[in-house]
Amino acid sequence: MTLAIERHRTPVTTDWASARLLAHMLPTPGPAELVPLAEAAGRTLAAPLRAATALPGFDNAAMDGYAVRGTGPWRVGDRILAGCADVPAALADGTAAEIATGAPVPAGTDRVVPYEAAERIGDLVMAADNTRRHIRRRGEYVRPEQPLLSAGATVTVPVLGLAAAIGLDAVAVYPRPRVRLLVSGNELVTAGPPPWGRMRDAIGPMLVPLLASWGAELVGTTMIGDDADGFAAAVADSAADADLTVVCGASSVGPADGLHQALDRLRAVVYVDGVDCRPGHPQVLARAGSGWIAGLPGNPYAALVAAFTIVEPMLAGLTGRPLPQPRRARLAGTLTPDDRRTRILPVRTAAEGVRLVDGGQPGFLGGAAAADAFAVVPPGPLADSVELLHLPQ
Ligand SMILES: Nc1nc2c(c(=O)[nH]1)N[C@H]1C(S)=C(S)[C@@H](COP(=O)(O)OP(=O)(O)OC[C@H]3O[C@@H](n4cnc5c(N)ncnc54)[C@H](O)[C@@H]3O)O[C@H]1N2
Ligand code: MOO
Repeated sequence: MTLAIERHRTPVTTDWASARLLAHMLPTPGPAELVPLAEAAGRTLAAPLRAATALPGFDNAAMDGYAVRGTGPWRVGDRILAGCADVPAALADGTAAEIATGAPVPAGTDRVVPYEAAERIGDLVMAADNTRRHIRRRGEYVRPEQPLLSAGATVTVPVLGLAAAIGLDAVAVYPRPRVRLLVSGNELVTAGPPPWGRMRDAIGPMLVPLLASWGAELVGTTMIGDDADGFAAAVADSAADADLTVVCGASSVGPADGLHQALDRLRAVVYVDGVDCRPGHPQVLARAGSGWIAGLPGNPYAALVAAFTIVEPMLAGLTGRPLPQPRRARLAGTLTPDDRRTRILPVRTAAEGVRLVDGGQPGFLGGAAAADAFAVVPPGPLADSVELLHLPQ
């Protein structure tokens, strides 16, 4: 595979799957940093999550009831509550202690009899024979120093709780890549119904939450015009500052499509110049200095497809995550594959499989808005099942 394409050569387009692979493997994450749990949600682990303590940290009751030793009836002595400061006295044969869930069981405890299974008369307690112990042993879930998750795992909501439970205050994660969005086009307006000849920006509102959901820190969205100097300066300034600059529009070959010219001026190395997919063909992946540049087409549905093709994998690479693997689903109904390009089509999931949704023209988002996934249909004969790209809510 040729990695860098010199701009004066005829562009070599990349197939859809290779574009995603390339976009994932080229970037590397920034240096790991230790961040408090409260700031770690959504970040990627840069080192395995390792337990600072055993879990449970001590033998404790799994039910409210009586810790007992030997065969009943038992004479009830102490009452032990969760959080008690002292180690409870050991149980002698034939004795019991009233105990709360989570409280440390006294040494010698055979089992905990839940209140519901116990009958108490005065200071004696009896129970039908019960084989369940209802004791959570020290280290039963996790041993001290045990690695629980590998580097590359996302810090999800349960991971935050698990990290706290194993005694961690902070986790080693990769930094969020700093991303700037440049939305280009003299015709664009950002509020209200557009006047004649103008177009409402439909890409900025989609990409802002999408980039955040893929782990980016969005440092700004800038609307830029089509004037070549201003366009090139905006791309250069952003590439010098942000880890990734996402440029929407101006990626094609028209008179006002300044992305390629700007990349020439920047002496950028172009890795992808056109992807064999429909829509979303005019995509660019380049690097200028230390900044990555992703160029997306101006047609809004094409831009969304292109974002899934190169931006999602790039952000996975920049955050140290694996390449997201599309799941597969049965295809209900029929559709026509392209003989040369991968089609990316809006679909909805039904009991019998995924079904095509109308309204997937490159310049229209009606199909995507009614869809719950995008189906990836490679060129050539149609298979029974298709890969699905997951749409974040
Ligand atoms: N001679 C050729 N013309 C075109 C080709 C081609 O291969 N040869 N490709 C077509 C395809 S496919 C696409 S997609 C577009 C991509 O064009 P650009 O990336 O250069 O985008 P623009 O020309 O700036 O805009 C295209 C279209 O989209 C509208 N637009 C732009 N930005 C936004 C936005 N933020 N929100 C909503 N709509 C937007 C713009 O007004 C145009 O209508 O090129 C084809 N042409
Ligand atoms: O590929 Mo364009 O990306 O068809 O709209």
